[in-house]
Amino acid sequence: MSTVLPSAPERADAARSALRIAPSAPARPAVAFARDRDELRAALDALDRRAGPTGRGTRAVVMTMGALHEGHASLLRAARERADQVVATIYVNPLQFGAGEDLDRYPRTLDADLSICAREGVDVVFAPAIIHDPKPLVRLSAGPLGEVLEGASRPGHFDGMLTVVATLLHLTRPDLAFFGRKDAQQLVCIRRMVADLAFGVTVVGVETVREPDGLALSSRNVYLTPEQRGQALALSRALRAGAAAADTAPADADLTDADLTDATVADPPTASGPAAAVLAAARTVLDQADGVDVDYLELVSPDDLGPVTAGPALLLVAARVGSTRLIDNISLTLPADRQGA
Ligand SMILES: Nc1ncnc2c1ncn2[C@@H]1O[C@H](COP(=O)(O)OP(=O)(O)OP(=O)(O)O)[C@@H](O)[C@H]1O
Ligand SMILES: CC(C)(CO)[C@@H](O)C(=O)[O-]
Ligand code: BAL
Repeated sequence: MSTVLPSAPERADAARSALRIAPSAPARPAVAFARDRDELRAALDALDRRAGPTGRGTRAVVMTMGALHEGHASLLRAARERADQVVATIYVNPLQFGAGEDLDRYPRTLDADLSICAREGVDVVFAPAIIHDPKPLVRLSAGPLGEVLEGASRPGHFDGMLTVVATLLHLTRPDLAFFGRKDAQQLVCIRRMVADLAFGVTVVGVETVREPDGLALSSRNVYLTPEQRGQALALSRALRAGAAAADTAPADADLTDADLTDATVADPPTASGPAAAVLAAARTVLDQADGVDVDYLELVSPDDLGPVTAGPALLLVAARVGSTRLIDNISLTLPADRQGA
């Protein structure tokens, strides 16, 4: 992506309008809008000054790529409930997009985003044109967590994501950071980065917000035609079928990969017992769906994305519907198997 750096006069202009005001609900202080690091620092300092001698209390950050929807709004509300200061970031991070992905056509709706931030009581919106310029030489690595599932299909995605999340944590200096469970692997990577590298911030996961018919809200849903939107429902249907199978599978279910036909398991996981029953139930729904090209359907441990046979598990799916790549997941509990694993 080519970026034109603002000239000195443009920078001065930007500094003068550092705290441009976006519309806000009456009795609430206006949202401060920061377009670069200097403006952000000024806005955060102003926020701290407003808090007075008692100190700023807790600060929360909600990071987004914009095109805000009710999923983002629920993150903002969760942050507003838990923190005295709420900072939202809006940035379509080029580092996490691979060649041929949708960086250029990613939806950008800044005015509407600002209205949602104002409605949800956000204090500061940080929406820079570019964060790393030039591109950073040093990047974070998600390690093995970044090589499976989404990472296998989007090489480098989680390294680019962590690099910008780390940068935004440093720039916004929050006590709490809120992320959606819809991006489950992202949440696992961020939790591990924060723990492994001692970031000193509390990461909070927020439940996936869905349309009444089950479709997980996603900025990329706008790419779907009405027909594709209907087809996309197969993802959440498959996850629900998998979760139902977990609830009903006996702990000693003896269904193994051998019971699943080649047609139903293209890339068989080494699952057996309840795990295989869950995968088979979800896969059956996907196999019957029109227009859904499955990338992966996997059942993993929510802690490290490794294999799981009993206890808490994440069932994740990624699929292409038309040219749109969608992801979704559901948490479930596998009954303990005969060995009590
Ligand atoms: N339906 C949802 N429910 C709860 N949180 C969500 C939902 N969709 C996105 N989020 C969260 O909002 C934050 C910002 O996500 P992002 O801006 O990428 O939106 P998105 O809808 O996931 O976009 P995309 O379609 O690009 O995946 C992330 O923490 C993400 O997990
Ligand atoms: C966390 C994030 C804002 C980093 O760019 C992005 O991956 C997203 O919106 O989920
Ligand atoms: N919410 C995920 C961001 C991405 O797909 O790049």
